[in-house]
Amino acid sequence: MGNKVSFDYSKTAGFISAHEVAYMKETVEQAKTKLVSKKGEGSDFLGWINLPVEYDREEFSKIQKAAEKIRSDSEVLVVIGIGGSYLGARAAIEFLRHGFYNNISREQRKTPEIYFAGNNISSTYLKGLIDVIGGRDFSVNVISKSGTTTEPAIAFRVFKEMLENRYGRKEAAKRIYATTDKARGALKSLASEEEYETFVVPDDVGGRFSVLTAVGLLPIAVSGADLEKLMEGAAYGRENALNLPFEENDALLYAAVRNILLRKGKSVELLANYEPSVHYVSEWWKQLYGESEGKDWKGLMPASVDLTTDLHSMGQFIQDGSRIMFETVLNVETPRENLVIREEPSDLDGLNYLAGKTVDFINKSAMNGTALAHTDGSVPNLRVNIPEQNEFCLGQLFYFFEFACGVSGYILGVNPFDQPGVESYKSNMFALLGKPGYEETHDRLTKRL
Ligand SMILES: O=P(O)(O)OC[C@H]1O[C@H](O)[C@H](O)[C@@H](O)[C@@H]1O
Repeated sequence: MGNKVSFDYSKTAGFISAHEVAYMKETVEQAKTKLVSKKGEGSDFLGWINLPVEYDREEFSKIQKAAEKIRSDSEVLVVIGIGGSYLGARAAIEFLRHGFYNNISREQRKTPEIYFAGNNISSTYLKGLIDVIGGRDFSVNVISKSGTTTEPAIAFRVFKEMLENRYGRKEAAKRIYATTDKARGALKSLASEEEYETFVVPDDVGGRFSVLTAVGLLPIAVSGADLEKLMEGAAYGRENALNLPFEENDALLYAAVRNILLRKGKSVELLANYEPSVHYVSEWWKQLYGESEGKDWKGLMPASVDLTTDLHSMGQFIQDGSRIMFETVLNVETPRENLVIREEPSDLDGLNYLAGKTVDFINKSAMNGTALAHTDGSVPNLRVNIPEQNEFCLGQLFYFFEFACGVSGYILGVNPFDQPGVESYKSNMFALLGKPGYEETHDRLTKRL
C-alpha cells in the first residue's frame, strides 16, 4: 500500500546484527500478548487499543456538530488543556493544516483561528492571548480528564470570565465545551452546574493515549481536518500492529530495536524531523514515551530535534558529543508543497547548481547526508517513513507509536500506563501555594527555599 507508514532499521547494521532482532522475538511477542490480553500492569487503561474500530459513533457525530457550530459562530477557538489533553490536538492540527494556520486569511483557511492555553502558568502568555482575541467572537474547549489540573483550571477561569463579560453567563455557557471524565472532577461539576456541552474522556483511556477521543477530535474537527480518515488510518495501524508477524510488524520491530539499543548503553532516543509542522508530533511522542517508560529509574529518555534547524545548534553534540543516543528520523516522503529553485543569470550566491531542483530534494539530501554522518559518528539511525502529511497517515502514526509504546514498556519491565512521578511537583506547588490540607508540608518546604 502506497500510504503505509513504515519503520526502517536497515541502517543500523553496524550497531545491531540481524540475529539480535530475531533473539528478541519471543520477548516482544510475550509483551504484545501481555498487552492485548489485558493481563499486564495498568490494564485498566487499554481502551485505546480498540478505539479506532470501537469508538462511540454517537459522541463522534456530536463532536462534528459542535465543531460546525464553533466554525459558524467563532473567529477564534481557545483550546485549554495540558499534556495528553493538549499535545495530540496540537500535533494533528499542525501536521495536517496550513503551516501558518492562524496567520492566513479566514477565506483561505475557512475555519476559526485556534490557540492553545492552560499548558503553562504564564500571565504574560494569557494576557497576550487575550489581546490576540480582542473583540472577536470566540469559543472555548476546556479539556481535562481529571478535571482538577491546575494549569488548565487557571486558564479556564480567565477565559470563562472573558466570555461571561462579553456574552452574559447564559450565552457564554453556549460557547464553552468541556471535555472531561463522565462523572468525576471539578470540571465535570462545573460543566453540569453551568450546563456546558460536555464530551467524555473514557475511563479506560489515559491522557497520553487519548488523542483519538473527544480530547483530540473536537479541536481537530474545528480545524477542518477529516476525522473519518484519521480514524481509518488508526484502524489500519491497528490491523498491522495486531496481525502482522513479528518480522513484518513495524510497531513490534520498533519496540525491539529501541530496547536492544537501550541494553547496549544508549540512554537517549532523539526523535528528529525535517518538517517544522511535525514539531508537535515529537512533543506528543515525548510525553507518550517519557511518562510511559521513565519510571523505577529506568527507560530511554525521549528527546527531539527539529532539523535542519537544530543541526546548527545541537548538531555538534549529536555528531561528536557523549555517545549516549540513537536517532529516529520522521521522514515525510512527499511534502505537502514543493518549490523549485530557479536559475539566476549572475549566480552570485553560487546556487545555480541547484537550479531546477526542488527544495524538498535539498531537504532530503540534507536528511540522507545527516543520517550517514550521524551513523559514522556512532549514532544509530532509525527511520519512520510517513508517505504524506494527511489524516490517514497520521492516524497510523499515532497508533504505531502508541502500540509500540505499550509493548516497549512491558519489555522494559515497567507499568506503561501510570505516571506516579508527576505528582511530586504538584504536591510541592500546592504546599507552597497554601492549598488547604498541605499546611505541614508548607512549613517544611518554605524552610528549604
Ligand atoms: O487531562 P488532565 O487530567 O488535566 O491531565 C493532563 C496531564 O497532566 C497530568 O499531570 C499527567 O501527568 C498527564 O498524563 C496528563 O495528560
